[in-house]
Amino acid sequence: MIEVKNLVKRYGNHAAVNDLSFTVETGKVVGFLGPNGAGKSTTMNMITGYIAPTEGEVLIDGIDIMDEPELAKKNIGYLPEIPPLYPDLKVREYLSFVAELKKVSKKDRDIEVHKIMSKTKTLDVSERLIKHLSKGYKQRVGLAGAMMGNPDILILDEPTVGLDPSQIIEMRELIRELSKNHTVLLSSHIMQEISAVCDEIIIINEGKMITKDTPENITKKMVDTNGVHVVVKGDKTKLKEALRTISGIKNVSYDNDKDTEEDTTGLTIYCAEDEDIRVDLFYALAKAECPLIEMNKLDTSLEDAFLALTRGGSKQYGGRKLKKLKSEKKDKAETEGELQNENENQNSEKNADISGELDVSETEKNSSDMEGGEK
Ligand SMILES: Nc1ncnc2c1ncn2[C@@H]1O[C@H](COP(=O)(O)OP(=O)(O)OP(=O)(O)O)[C@@H](O)[C@H]1O
Repeated sequence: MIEVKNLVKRYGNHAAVNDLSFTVETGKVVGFLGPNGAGKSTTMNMITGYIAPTEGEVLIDGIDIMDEPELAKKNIGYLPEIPPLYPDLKVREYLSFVAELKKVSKKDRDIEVHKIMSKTKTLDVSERLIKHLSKGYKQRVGLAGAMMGNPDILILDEPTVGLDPSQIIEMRELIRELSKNHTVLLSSHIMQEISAVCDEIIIINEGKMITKDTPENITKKMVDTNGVHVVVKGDKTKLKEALRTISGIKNVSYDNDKDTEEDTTGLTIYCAEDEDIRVDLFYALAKAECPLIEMNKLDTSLEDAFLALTRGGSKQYGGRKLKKLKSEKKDKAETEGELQNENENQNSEKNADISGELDVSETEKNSSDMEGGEK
């Protein structure tokens, strides 16, 4: 178990980490998320005893890392953002050297090195010089070094940074495998990675804790996501009458007519939490002779939640700010080649827009009214 208590790290007047407290329970995989400069690496460096905190303490399985560093560090394997590899050593030589540093007995060393190379799938490059390895293999060798000595806790700082998509998948699988018998604290800026492998997520910004929760709860907390976006053909008056027959609807927001085909209406229907109106909606629209052309459940990604939580948005600030952040995010994602499902983003954007701006008591409003303040 890792216990971080009121941790502070100041560089001059700047607090890189500012009164941070959290616990990582034994056996859990916890994601450590934050924008650039949030203080992730600084925190990890303090947890692993690489740098001393200005204030506060870190306990590793109850042992203070500053008071008893050697004992506490025995339980930790650390993969820093740039693994400290020796480029002129062969993989096997390097791992034997790490084993020696970590006091693996001479008689067990070869077996241990072989075991870890097998786990990290580095056996096929064991006789190659580290400097000739691909980035993906270098990360695996770094991870193999962190695993040496069989520590219970693994601290991994951006383990997938710079890897190509197939290497990312392989690294993610490896982390998932390791999570079966290790406590893992993993920093990353890739939302999918965090939600794919972590039990819990800690979000920090400007050195301070923003939240700690499961990926699902973080997403849920942020915006009222429950509802559907539909495109319906036929008479709008009949459509409105049909909607009145369905219980559980909180809000309806109509798309701009110019965005929909002639004779069709696009609308987003927001519902109470845990309410699923899709079946009722289907029958009500059929009865009203308004054929359903499209129906999509609203969704909000963890990435939306992260942006809103760390930089302001969602309910707290209203949708406009989040909308601006989303366009920034889109630019960034395009640059990084990480742009995912555009439809999902559009849906969650509509959802986020509405969550901050609509009066819940209002049952119907044209979307152009909702965004009136922006124009
Ligand atoms: N040795 C140092 N001297 C002065 N400032 C530092 C030092 N190390 C880190 N900082 C500052 O502390 C803040 C937190 O940095 P840190 O590297 O921990 O952030 P991070 O969340 O890991 O960012 P990234 O995702 O970009 O790696 C930044 O403002 C950084 O400039």
